[in-house]
Amino acid sequence: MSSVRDYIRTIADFPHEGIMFRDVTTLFADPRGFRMAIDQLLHPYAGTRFDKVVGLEARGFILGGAVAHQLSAGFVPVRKKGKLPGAVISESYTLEYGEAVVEVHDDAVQPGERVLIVDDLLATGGTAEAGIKLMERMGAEIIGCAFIIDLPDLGGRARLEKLGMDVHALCTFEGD
Ligand SMILES: O=P(O)(O)OC[C@H]1O[C@H](OP(=O)(O)OP(=O)(O)O)[C@H](O)[C@@H]1O
Ligand SMILES: Nc1ncnc2[nH]cnc12
Repeated sequence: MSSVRDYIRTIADFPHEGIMFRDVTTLFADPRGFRMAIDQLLHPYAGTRFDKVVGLEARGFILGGAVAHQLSAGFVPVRKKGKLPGAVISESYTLEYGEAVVEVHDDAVQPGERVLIVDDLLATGGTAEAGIKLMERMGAEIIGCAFIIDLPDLGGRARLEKLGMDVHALCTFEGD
């Protein structure tokens, strides 16, 4: 297998009929695939300084931790509602298949800190936009948003670019 995309498995009709689920566990489980994914996520940011990497639950945590380590940055989890023990700020959003609320500790990022937002997949962009709004409310400077997969048919990249975001994705799946 020569590209990150080759390691991603597609499972039809999960979690609902009609959804083509792009499963990154097969990418994460392969030593060469996982290393390739982390290296390629970092590629555009060589020489760029970050204070924090912000990972979006749950698959964004796996990537975000490895990326933060490589960047010598801190890691900040954006979690689904009710999981964080301290004082939080919240944002609600809609998904390709559902609705949710995400939260971040209100002291996790300081005004002016330079952050990279990381997740496995960009679909409608609702999850990422919620993360962006949380970071903007905290006064962070969002340097970029990095994903393994972009599903262009669902419009997430356009949505984030309209918000002024720099979007980096390693591969796309479209038309099915
Ligand atoms: O661009 P969007 O339409 O918002 O969709 C993308 C989000 O959906 C998936 O997470 P999910 O909400 O399934 O949660 P999980 O990672 O906890 O399984 C994926 O990991 C992204 O976070
Ligand atoms: N098609 C999809 N595959 C995997 N995760 C997703 N999150 C939203 N849409 C998804």
